[in-house]
Amino acid sequence: MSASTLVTGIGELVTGDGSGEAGLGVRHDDAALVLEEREGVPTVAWVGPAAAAPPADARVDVEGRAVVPGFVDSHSHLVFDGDRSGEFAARMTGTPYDGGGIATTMDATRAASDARLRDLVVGRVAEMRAQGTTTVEIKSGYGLDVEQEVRAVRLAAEVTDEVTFLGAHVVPPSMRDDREAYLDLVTGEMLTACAPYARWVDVFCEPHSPHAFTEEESRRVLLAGREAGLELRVHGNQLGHGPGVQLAVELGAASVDHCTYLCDADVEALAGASATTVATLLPGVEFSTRSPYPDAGTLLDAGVSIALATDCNPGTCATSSMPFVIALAVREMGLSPAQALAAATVGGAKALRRTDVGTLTVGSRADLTVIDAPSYTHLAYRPGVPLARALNLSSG
Ligand SMILES: N=CN[C@@H](CCC(=O)O)C(=O)O
Ligand SMILES: [Zn+2]
Repeated sequence: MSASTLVTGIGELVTGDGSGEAGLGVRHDDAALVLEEREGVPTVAWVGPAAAAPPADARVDVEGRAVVPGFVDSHSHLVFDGDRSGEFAARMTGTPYDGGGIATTMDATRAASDARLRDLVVGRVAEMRAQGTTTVEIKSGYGLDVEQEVRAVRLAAEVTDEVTFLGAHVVPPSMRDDREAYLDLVTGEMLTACAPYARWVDVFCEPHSPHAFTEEESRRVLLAGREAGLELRVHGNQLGHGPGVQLAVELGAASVDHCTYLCDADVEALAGASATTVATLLPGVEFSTRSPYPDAGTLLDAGVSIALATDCNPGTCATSSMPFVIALAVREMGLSPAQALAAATVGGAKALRRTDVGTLTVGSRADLTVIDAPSYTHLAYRPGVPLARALNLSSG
């Protein structure tokens, strides 16, 4: 990036400054941005009408397109090899999802060389960026032994700062007769080996899957992770009503993800914890598993903090597309286009406890996503059309 870059020709600028509908801070005043490198980080240095812009070393003209904060995809499982499209096809004709297919991906992932797995992860991050995602959280969870889980968090750490240790994804088949021994490993040797590469610990808390973890087991995993210096995230309430949401709130997790099945007490708990715990909704999963969509509009009305993410993984949702997720949230979950975009940007940032991404205000990272349309509304209005891309500042 040049020392400073002026971005002009913005038909609609979404700053996420907290004003207006859903706090999106939308500007239609021929707004411009000046971006500059601060301590090695491309940063928004100025926002205002183009006519008042300070001089800059370079200029990028986006020719009337909309510019929004880069999408923050706060939930993904990108470190995997293998294909489970057959499982998807079976689901479409009635076979329910129960987490059992995770072992299939574990086998394929363990068999992949480091070089192949790295190529797959790098390729998936590039695929996301090409669709407007500029921050991505990546979980382990398809290694399920010490060596393989360390490899997963190490490869994830090569491409993102938001790495999550998910050794407690499921109990691997070889240890199903001794869950206790697997829990000892996940909360002991595996955690110690993975923690240096990770910021977060996560657990698949799901009494409706025989492969996942109970409330008590999940609490143990999360508390051990916290003890090792990690912050908490939870997979909860995906396959039916359960304890995941309440556990996440009790322990002050940054996010509880899925929230497909919520009772009134869950909504109340999430609303009371809205400053701490985000409900991260993953509508691509409901799409790919034929599950009911949660009512995100009701959550917002109750005062719950929400985020939208892809959950990109080979089992329950193989899309890497935040625009697709936004379109689903608008069509199926009761969000307005503005609410959905806010959940995919500043909501995702909150779920990752980040204040430097998800907005385009002075001091934010210069993560710009350009929409090849006059307004962000086109993300939902023209689903499936490749309109969004992260702006590459080196080439404009
Ligand atoms: N539910 C747990 N984990 C993933 C699915 C993993 C898989 O089926 O491969 C999820 O978030 O949906
Ligand atoms: Zn997940």
